[in-house]
Amino acid sequence: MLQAINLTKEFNARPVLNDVNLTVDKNEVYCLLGQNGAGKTTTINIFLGFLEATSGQALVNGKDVRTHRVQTNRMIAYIPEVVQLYGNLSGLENLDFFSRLTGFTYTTGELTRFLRQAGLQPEAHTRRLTTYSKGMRQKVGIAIAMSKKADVIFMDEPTSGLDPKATAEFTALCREFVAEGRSIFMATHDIFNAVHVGTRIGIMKEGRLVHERVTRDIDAHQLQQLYLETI
Ligand SMILES: Nc1ncnc2c1ncn2[C@@H]1O[C@H](COP(=O)(O)OP(=O)(O)OP(=O)(O)O)[C@@H](O)[C@H]1O
Repeated sequence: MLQAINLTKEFNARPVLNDVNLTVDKNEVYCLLGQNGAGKTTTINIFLGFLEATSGQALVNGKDVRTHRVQTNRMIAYIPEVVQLYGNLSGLENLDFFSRLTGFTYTTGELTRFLRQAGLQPEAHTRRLTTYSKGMRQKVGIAIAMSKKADVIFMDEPTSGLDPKATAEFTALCREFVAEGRSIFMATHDIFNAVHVGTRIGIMKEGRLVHERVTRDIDAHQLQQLYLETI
């Protein structure tokens, strides 16, 4: 579903991504770990089309994001660390607005179903976003991704600032999302949640992907050891 082939990015001749190769298949949650500045967000930004690679390719369903931007943007959704929505609108109104923006028009019943699937309690659907927690905003973000029929969701630091209950709900939701044949690609510092929610983990250091592990082959303690030895 996603492929990075020799992905390289330089800023002012300084390499920040160096020959990154990775693949994310259907039904996978790929978690990218690494210290601040390792290159995680840059990788995501290239897939999203916010940045152009200096060389190499980023492919979504086999299509190069550089040459097929419109098509690849239709297949992906992005949930930033702080989900930016309209504070004066309700969850339902935000979902309606953003789904229309991506070319979909749904009935209120259909919009409500997306919000329910994303785990947002019905009593919150018509409340203003200003009253929502970070976890609730993320659920609206996931509902928007579902309404857009995205194959892949990119996430940056999705569990930072979430309490344990919200993290557990988020993890369950990610699993449901990929169980339907989709994928998630996330940058995170949360080693324990990465092992829990991820199917595969990549560790980046100074712009290089230095380790990759399938989570069924590693527990949180082993991953933490590997991470600490790496950075
Ligand atoms: N627009 C830019 N111009 C110049 N340098 C940049 C730009 N964006 C990112 N960088 C640099 O690229 C490197 C990688 O940054 P990136 O944000 O991808 O790291 P990260 O792994 O996501 O870190 P964090 O965990 O802090 O989010 C950093 O050294 C950063 O300063």
